[in-house]
Amino acid sequence: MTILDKIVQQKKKEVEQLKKKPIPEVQPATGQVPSIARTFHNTEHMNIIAEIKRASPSKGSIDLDVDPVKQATLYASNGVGAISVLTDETFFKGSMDDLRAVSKMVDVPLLCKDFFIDEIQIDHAKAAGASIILLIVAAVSSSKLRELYTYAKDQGLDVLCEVHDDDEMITAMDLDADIIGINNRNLKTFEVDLSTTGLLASMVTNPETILISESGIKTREDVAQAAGNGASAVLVGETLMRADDLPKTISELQVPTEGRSSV
Ligand SMILES: O=C(O)c1ccccc1NCC(=O)[C@H](O)[C@H](O)COP(=O)(O)O
Repeated sequence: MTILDKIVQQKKKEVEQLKKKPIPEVQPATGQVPSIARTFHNTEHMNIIAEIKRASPSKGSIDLDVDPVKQATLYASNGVGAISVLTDETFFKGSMDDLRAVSKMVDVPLLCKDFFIDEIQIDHAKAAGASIILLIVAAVSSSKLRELYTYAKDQGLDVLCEVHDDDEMITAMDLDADIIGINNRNLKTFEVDLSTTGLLASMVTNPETILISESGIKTREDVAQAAGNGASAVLVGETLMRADDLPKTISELQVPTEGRSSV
């Protein structure tokens, strides 16, 4: 059984529990939260989606005691385009409370980074202040993917549709997903290969598609490579969570987009 299989198995149990509880009221937004579908095109530098990641299956503990609000405030004040909050408790040690707390304090788009297999999770993510949810193509059937995608869009949420191979990219394009995340990490083996972004980005035919290169981004050169491959943003977790000088690290990763090849 792969780690993704184990995570999905756990999510099925969580969904059963969620269905027994009332959905919390939707958080009032702190301000006007822009949609990344609109703001990630035509920016002067590569957008960074900065992640709050306490731990992970591949790396174990990263920063279990992070103050998510302090971290998010630092991310926002240093110009990241969006913040990803890992809300999974069992494998990543995050929580919906982390997302809820962050959403009260920052007004950048917030990605609820979890493993969505059911509409009820989308209701909870929205209630906790998410403006974007993640749909991992490998985690659900293509018919469920379409249902969840449509449901999230109907709720006024952006959807980051995540792929890791050719078949998943074809599924995302069939869905007409406007934001596609290419995960450089193989969720079955944990192997990270930054060339995955280039290989899959070359399949994309719609120039309006927002491409996000995810995982394993450590240096300015890594971001430049993603930009050269047509990505308009990078999703960065561990590198930012472990940064000694966060403003400096963010600034280094904000590569100018001039000359970015279009898809
Ligand atoms: O990070 C993991 O070990 C992992 C394992 C299984 C499923 C998902 C996993 N990570 C989620 C992510 O997509 C990353 O947190 C995100 O792309 C940031 O990656 P990084 O910059 O390498 O921390």
